[in-house]
Amino acid sequence: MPAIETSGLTKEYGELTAVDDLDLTVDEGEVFGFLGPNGAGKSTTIDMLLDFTRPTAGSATVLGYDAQAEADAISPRVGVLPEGFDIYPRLSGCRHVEFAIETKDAADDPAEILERVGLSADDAARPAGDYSKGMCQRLATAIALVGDPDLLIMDEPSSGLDPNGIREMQELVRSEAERGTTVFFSSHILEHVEAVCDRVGVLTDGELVAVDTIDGLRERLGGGATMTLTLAGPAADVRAVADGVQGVTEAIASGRTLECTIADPAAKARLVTALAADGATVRDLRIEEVSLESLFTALTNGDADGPTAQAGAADATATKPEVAR
Ligand SMILES: Nc1ncnc2c1ncn2[C@@H]1O[C@H](COP(=O)(O)OP(=O)(O)OP(=O)(O)O)[C@@H](O)[C@H]1O
Repeated sequence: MPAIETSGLTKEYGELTAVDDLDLTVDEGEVFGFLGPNGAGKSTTIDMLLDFTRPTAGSATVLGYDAQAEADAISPRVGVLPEGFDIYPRLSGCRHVEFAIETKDAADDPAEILERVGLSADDAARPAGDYSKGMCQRLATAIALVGDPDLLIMDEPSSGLDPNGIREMQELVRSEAERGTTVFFSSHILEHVEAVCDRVGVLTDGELVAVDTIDGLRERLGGGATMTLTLAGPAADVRAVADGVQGVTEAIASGRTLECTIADPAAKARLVTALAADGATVRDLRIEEVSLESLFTALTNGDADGPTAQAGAADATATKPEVAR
């Protein structure tokens, strides 16, 4: 049973189609990144999944229940981190969580949940009005986790967070996923979901333009990566070997430098192995991935030729995290 399934889901506000004929499936146990620029229709989709707003057409199921007809069966099993979370400034963090436990009629231990989201006992005892933005996000997440939900829906959880806060949020998503929770994570910044999501769906002007892993998106757009190897001997001697590796689309030799265009992420290891098997010594290697920003721009601008024109602005890193958790 999928955690979320939508079929032709559509929401119109007068002349404006906020969500247009959305067919989307999120599997159970998956961390799914729901991406799109501001105004793409992400929050409207979430609102329809939670029956905060009714679709103009189409339908959705959440945890196997009809999002409209069986909303009452869904809400106790879903934790929601809303885009804007209002705190009660004078209430402590702990009291917020206790209140959520009472409201949901759950049996959670507030201290355990607060610890899970990284709020210390001292912080939990302080008025939430004194919290930083990052602490407020953690508190909101703690509230979303009350009742041990099967599905966690997070609407722009990284908005307003500094890089440290973003990393902590990603760790939290990862640890909740390890507990078996399905996570549906909306964001307008591809980089924020890259490290944690199994797959992403990209929404633009209400339409789903892609659903894939980030590596899959890179491949599909022909972006790939460039691998530059410095060899001990002349690169021309092994150029043909590199050219014959599956997933290497081009190999250019210049002195001791071999520059290879990689279309398939798995080809990187294959290339190094093939060169070593041919007796070449690799002294250094550098991988430049197509920048996520150019990838996202290409997708949301409907640029079928992909971001290759901007590949010069690639993130120069050989240690980019893989998409999988
Ligand atoms: N209640 C409403 N009445 C009229 N238009 C609306 C309403 N809610 C949303 N919209 C419009 O629908 C479109 C999609 O908005 P939505 O908030 O779903 O986008 P989003 O992808 O969540 O954007 P953001 O990242 O800025 O939150 C926007 O053009 C927005 O102005």
